[in-house]
Amino acid sequence: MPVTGTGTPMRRTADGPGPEAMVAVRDLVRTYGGGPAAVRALRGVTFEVPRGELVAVRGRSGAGKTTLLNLVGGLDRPDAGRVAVDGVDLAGLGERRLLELRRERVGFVFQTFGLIPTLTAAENVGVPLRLRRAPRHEREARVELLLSLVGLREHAAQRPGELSGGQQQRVAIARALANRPALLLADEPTGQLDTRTRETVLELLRAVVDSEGATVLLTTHDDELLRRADRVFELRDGVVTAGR
Ligand SMILES: Nc1ncnc2c1ncn2[C@@H]1O[C@H](COP(=O)(O)OP(=O)(O)OP(=O)(O)O)[C@@H](O)[C@H]1O
Repeated sequence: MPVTGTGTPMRRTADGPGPEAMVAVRDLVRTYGGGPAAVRALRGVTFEVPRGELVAVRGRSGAGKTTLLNLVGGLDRPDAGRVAVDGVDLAGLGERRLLELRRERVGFVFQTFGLIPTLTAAENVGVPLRLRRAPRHEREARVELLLSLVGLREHAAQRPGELSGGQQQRVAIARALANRPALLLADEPTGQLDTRTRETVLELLRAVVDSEGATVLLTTHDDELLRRADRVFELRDGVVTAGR
C-alpha cells in the first residue's frame, strides 16, 4: 500500500524548478503586531519547491520558519506576496476551499504535534481518514500500516499523555501521511527523536518522496536531515537564500 502521494513518482527537474513547482512563494511578507514592537518575521521571501523533492528550510530560532510553513499551508495569510500550492493561488481561495485543499492535498506535522489528547494514537492517526469518510476497513489497515512504519504498533491504544515526546512526534507524522498528501509540511519533524527513531523517520520521509512522488517541505536544524534533502534553503533576516 503506498505510503503517500499520488502513486506516480513525479518528474524531477535537474536544473531547478519549472513552472509547475508544487509550492511557489513570491515576495512573502508577514509582520506580527504594529508600531515599534512589530516583528517583521518575513520580509520578502521568494522560493520554489519542485514536485517530488524533499526541501529543507533551515535558520536560527525565530528566523520565521514556522511562520513560512503556516503561510504555505494556508493556516495564516500573508500581509503581502503570493503563495501557490499545486498551481493554486491561496489568496484566491475562501476559507472553505482552503480547508478542502488542506484536507485533500496537504499533510502537516506541527512542532507542537497538535494531537487530540482524548484520542488514542491509532484514533489520532485515523482522524484525517474519518474526515474524508474512508470506509472502516480501509481506515484500520492504513492506521496499522502507518503506526508500524513509525515503529509505534505496540502503542496504538495509548493516548498522547501516555506517550513520550518522540512517540507523539511519530504519531503526528503518521497522521500527516494518513491521506497520502501530495505535499507534506513538517516543522522540525526529527526535533524530539533519538538516533534510532530518527533514522526510521528519515527513511520514511525519503520513501514518501522517492517511492510515492510526494513533495516534502520541512524546517530543520538536523544535519543528517539537511544532508538527505534534495535542496536546502536558509531563512535569514526574513529572506530566503540558497543554503548549500
Ligand atoms: N503569533 C505571533 N505573534 C507575535 N510574534 C510572533 C508570532 N509568531 C511568531 N512570532 C515572532 O515571529 C518571529 C518568527 O517566529 P517563527 O516561529 O516563525 O520562527 P522559527 O524560525 O520557526 O523559530 P523556531 O526555530 O524557534 O521554531 C519570531 O521573532 C517570533 O517571536
